[in-house]
Amino acid sequence: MLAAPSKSGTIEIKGLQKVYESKKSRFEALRDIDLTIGENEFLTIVGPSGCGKSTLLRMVAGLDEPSGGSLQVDGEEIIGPGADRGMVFQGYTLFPWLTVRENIEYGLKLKGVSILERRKISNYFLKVIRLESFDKSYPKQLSGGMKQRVAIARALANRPRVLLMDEPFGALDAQTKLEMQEMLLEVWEKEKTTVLFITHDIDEAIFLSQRIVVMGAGPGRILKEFRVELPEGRTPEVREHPDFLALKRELGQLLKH
Ligand SMILES: Nc1ncnc2c1ncn2[C@@H]1O[C@H](COP(=O)(O)OP(=O)(O)OP(=O)(O)O)[C@@H](O)[C@H]1O
Repeated sequence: MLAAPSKSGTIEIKGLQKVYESKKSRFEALRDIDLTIGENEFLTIVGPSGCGKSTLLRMVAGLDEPSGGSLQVDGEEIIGPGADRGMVFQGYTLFPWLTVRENIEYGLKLKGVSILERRKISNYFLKVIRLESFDKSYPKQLSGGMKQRVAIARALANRPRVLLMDEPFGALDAQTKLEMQEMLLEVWEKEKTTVLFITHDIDEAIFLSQRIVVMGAGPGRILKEFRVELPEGRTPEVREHPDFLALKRELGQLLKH
């Protein structure tokens, strides 16, 4: 198997600024963002539409450049996309001309991993996402939830130090979404990669995370953060836990204002 990453996945964001400028306009999307996401931590960002969540994630992914401040993974400045950071976004970004297995193995093939090794890794992840019998299927033959499971497996197969997820379950129906959340927690507990997750869904944020950061708009900034003290190995019943409900109320109030 491809070894687990040797370095931890610590993300350090310091004094981050983002200004979108054109000849006619100037828009300050993010101001003074300071945030450290620890090794193996599951951190979720919530906040109103337009507060800069995706902008922040895109910069960590190396898809967009900051206007100021610094962004590092394990002490190395982010200067572009890299195999150390896996990404799963809302739109299904699978390659339609590749089978499920080929999608999962795509990054490994690029890295020159042998076919034998690739098979071992894709077998493992097909099992993790419970799609063993769909290995030869094409994306168009899969449901939305199945596609997102493949996208997660494809990102994890490269053994990234960090997994970046921007509303990965936003387009799914309520039941599938719950199943996906449980699967993601299971995978995260097994793989122990650092996860930076974005959602609009407060329930989802509390169920999944160890820490939740609330952002506000105008300009995008961090308002408050919460540690989620619920035990690990969470099951759906945790949603009835008094601490879950109390945090849900508090976050709901904060986001309303
Ligand atoms: N390329 C761009 N040029 C100019 N403005 C942009 C650009 N990309 C984003 N913005 C603006 O920056 C702000 C933050 O956008 P962003 O997509 O990061 O917000 P968000 O919090 O992820 O929103 P949502 O929850 O709706 O996805 C928005 O006001 C948006 O209009």
